[in-house]
Amino acid sequence: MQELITCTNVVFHCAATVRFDDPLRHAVQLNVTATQQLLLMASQMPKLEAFIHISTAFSNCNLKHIDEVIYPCPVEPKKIIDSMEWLDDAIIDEITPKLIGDRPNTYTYTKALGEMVVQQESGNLNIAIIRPSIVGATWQEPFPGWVDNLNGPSGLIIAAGKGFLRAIKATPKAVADLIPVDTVVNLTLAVGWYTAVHRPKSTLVYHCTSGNLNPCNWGKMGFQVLASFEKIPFERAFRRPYADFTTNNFTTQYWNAVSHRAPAIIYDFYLRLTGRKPRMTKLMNRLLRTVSMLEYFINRSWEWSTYNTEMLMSELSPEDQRVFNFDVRQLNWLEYIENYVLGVKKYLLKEDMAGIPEAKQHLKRLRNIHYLFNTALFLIAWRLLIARSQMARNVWFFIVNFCYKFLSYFRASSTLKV
Ligand SMILES: CCCCCCCCCCCCCCCCCC(=O)SCCNC(=O)CCNC(=O)[C@H](O)C(C)(C)COP(=O)(O)OP(=O)(O)OC[C@H]1O[C@@H](n2cnc3c(N)ncnc32)[C@H](O)[C@@H]1OP(=O)(O)O
Ligand SMILES: NC(=O)C1=CN([C@@H]2O[C@H](COP(=O)(O)OP(=O)(O)OC[C@H]3O[C@@H](n4cnc5c(N)ncnc54)[C@H](OP(=O)(O)O)[C@@H]3O)[C@@H](O)[C@H]2O)C=CC1
Repeated sequence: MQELITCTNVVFHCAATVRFDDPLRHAVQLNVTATQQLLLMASQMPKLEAFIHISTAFSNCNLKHIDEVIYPCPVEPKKIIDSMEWLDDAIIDEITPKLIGDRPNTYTYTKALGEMVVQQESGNLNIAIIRPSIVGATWQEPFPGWVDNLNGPSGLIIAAGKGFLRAIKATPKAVADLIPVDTVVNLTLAVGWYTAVHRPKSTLVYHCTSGNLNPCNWGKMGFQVLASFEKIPFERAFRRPYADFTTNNFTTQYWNAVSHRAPAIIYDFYLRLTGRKPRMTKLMNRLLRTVSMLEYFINRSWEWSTYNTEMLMSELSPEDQRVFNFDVRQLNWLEYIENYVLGVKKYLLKEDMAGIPEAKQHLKRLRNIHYLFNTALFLIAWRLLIARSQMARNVWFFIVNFCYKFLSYFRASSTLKV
């Protein structure tokens, strides 16, 4: 502690809980109280030039248009911190929905409170706030596609590539505001420099987003992710990668039953028959729970203004603009997503690229099983229908008769030609 206090020049405060479903008490401790304590510690650092706080672009996701300003929360952070001291867990759970109001989870709420703490307790510190949107794999550095956790889209890319996730409630036209992690790091370093050297009079907020400069929507992103699986398939997929985007609750429930729960039940039945422990239903329920928590973010669009971020870009020398590149206008989404899928395969799943031909073979086998299963299902349904309905029988006789006549005509005309 003493060493940190005497030697630190710049603080980058990134630590946080990023779980959407964290109990409020824990989220407040990590995202609000810890920020307050770190500010207190920073105020004792004689050599400190800048304090850079990492928030999220979704801290004010209850608004549609978000400016680079700190918005007030209805309840003062200090009051929330105090109440967490004496309220018991049951009461906190009960009041949580009322406190978070129109935000979707405790994460976004406590990140907003964290920003207010930064504003209120900054004292004489030289502070800036960075708000990244959905952080994804690297764009360029240290190499394209590097990723090390399942947050944001990465977990869903695995679920789709392995064939577990087959449909998702998502609005294809909604903006997919992804931002590569190296872009966030470059901006953060540049903000550290600007804040320390130029010492702006007030706390500046920087949006690290892609939507208003180089928009890509979920439809295009989903399509490109699926296209990338053709080239870079994952090993031992459960089913062939495929994903339907639906926007309505009824079809979501339908696809969850037909494409997610039913195959999981059938597979567990097969595992039981072969003397193994069933696990697919549990895994599927967990996946559907995760998807339901992410749905809020893939069915809405937000507009983030980026005046401060653009101003910062213009303040950098051409050489620094190149080294600390955070200009997302240069990002090619198709290339980025393909590298992202490759990175997920390599760095998260730890799969060998030499296994790609075998993975492709496996997908072909799954395709054949799929066709076989559908044909068998159709024939059984048709057989049952014919046994029960006169109309189905008539249609069947009509089709058979028609095919027979067509074949006879074809045979007769080819005999005439000879
Ligand atoms: C064609 C398809 C196209 C696909 C592309 C579409 C992509 C859409 C992506 C939308 C992303 C929207 C994100 C919005 C981010 C807002 C920005 C921020 O600041 S947010 C800051 C960023 N914060 C976040 O993104 C946090 C989101 N995550 C959470 O809050 C929690 O994981 C949870 C509450 C969702 C589930 O809790 P719980 O049930 O207790 O489960 P556990 O945590 O214990 O994990 C269980 C298992 O699931 C694994 N896994 C983990 N994450 C994901 C994932 N995203 N996904 C899948 N899987 C995931 C995990 O590894 C584990 O595996 P195993 O060890 O059992 O083998
Ligand atoms: N991922 C995203 O899409 C986005 C993330 N952000 C923000 O970026 C920052 C980093 O998030 P991300 O990298 O995704 O999340 P991670 O969970 O990967 O990183 C969080 C970091 O916080 C540290 N941490 C957590 N609890 C404590 C604690 N009690 N004491 C000390 N350190 C702790 C963790 O340390 P350890 O590894 O030791 O557990 C970890 O290094 C967060 O502030 C988040 O809000 C903002 C927008 C989007």
